[in-house]
Amino acid sequence: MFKFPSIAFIGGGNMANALVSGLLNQKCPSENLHVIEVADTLREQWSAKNISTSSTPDAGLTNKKVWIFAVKPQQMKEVVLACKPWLSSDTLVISIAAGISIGSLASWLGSDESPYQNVVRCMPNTPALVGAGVTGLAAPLGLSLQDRDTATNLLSAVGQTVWVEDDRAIDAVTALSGSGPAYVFLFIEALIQGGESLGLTAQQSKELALATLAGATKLASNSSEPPSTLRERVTSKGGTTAAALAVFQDSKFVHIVSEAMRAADLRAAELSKEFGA
Ligand SMILES: NC(=O)C1=CN([C@@H]2O[C@H](COP(=O)(O)OP(=O)(O)OC[C@H]3O[C@@H](n4cnc5c(N)ncnc54)[C@H](O)[C@@H]3O)[C@@H](O)[C@H]2O)C=CC1
Ligand SMILES: O=C(O)[C@@H]1CCC=N1
Repeated sequence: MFKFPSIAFIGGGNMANALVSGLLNQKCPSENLHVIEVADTLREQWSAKNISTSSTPDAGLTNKKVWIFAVKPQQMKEVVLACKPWLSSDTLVISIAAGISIGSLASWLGSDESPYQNVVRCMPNTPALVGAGVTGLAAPLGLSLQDRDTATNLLSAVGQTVWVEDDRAIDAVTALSGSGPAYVFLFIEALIQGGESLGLTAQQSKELALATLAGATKLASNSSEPPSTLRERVTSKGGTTAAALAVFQDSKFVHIVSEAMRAADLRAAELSKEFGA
C-alpha cells in the first residue's frame, strides 16, 4: 500500500483545497499535511480542518518530502525562490501552476547550469473536489521512478492521472481538461437557459441538463463505439436532433471549441514567457 509522505502545500486556495480533500478521503493522515497560505481567513479555514498552517515558508519545509506549489503563475517565481533555502536534495517538487514550465522550475530550484531534477509539472482540474478529477503530468528525464510513482499516487487521490511527454503537452492538457470544466459548465448553463426559454422551470431544466450530461458521459465511457457513432444513433433522419445539430454546424460549433482550446494553449505559452525563467 502507498505510504503517504509528508507534504507541504504552498498556496492554500481552491486547488489546494480540492487536492487536500482528496488526500484526506484516501486516508492520508492530516498530520502529514501542511499548508503555507498568506490569507488569514484561509489559514483559519485550514486550522478548522485540523491542517497545520503558516503564512510564510520556514525551516519546517526541510522535513517535508513533497512540496506542492498551488499559487497563481504570476506568483510562482517569487514563491519558489522564497522556499528554495529549505530544499533538500531529495525533495519532490510538484507544481500545478498553468504555464510555468519544467525548465523554469528546475532552474529556479537549481541553477541554469545545474537544473533541479526532482520536479513534476502537472495540471489537475476542479472535479478533483469530488474525486472525479483528471490530471496530466510531465517530468524531466532525470526524475526517479520512485518520485514518478509518488506523484502518480498523490494525484490519483483526486481522480485519474495521465502522463504526457513534455511542457507543450501539459499546455494542451490545460486547454482540454484543466480549463475544460469551465467549458462544460458553460454548456450546462446554456442548456438550462434553453430549457427555460422553452417553458421549463429552472429546476426542471437543471435536473434534465445535468442528468443528460452525466448519462451521455457514462454511455460514451462504457461504449466501445466512438462518440460520433453514439451521436448518429440519437439523430433520426428528418428528426429533432438533426434540426438542432444543423444549427450547431451552421454556427461552426466544432471550430469554436477548437479555437477556444487554441486560445487557452496560447495563453499558457504566454504565461510561460511572462512569468517563467
Ligand atoms: N482553478 C483551476 O481550475 C485550476 C488551477 N490550476 C492552477 O492552480 C494554481 C492555483 O489556482 P487556484 O487554487 O485556483 O487559485 P487560488 O487563488 O484559489 O489559490 C492560490 C492561493 O495562493 C495564495 N498565495 C498567494 N501568494 C502566496 C504566497 N506568497 N505564499 C503562500 N500562499 C500564497 C493565495 O492567497 C491563494 O489562496 C494556479 O497556478 C492555477 O494555474 C491548475 C488546475 C486547475
Ligand atoms: O484558468 C486558469 O488559468 C487555470 C488553469 C486551468 C484552469 N484554471
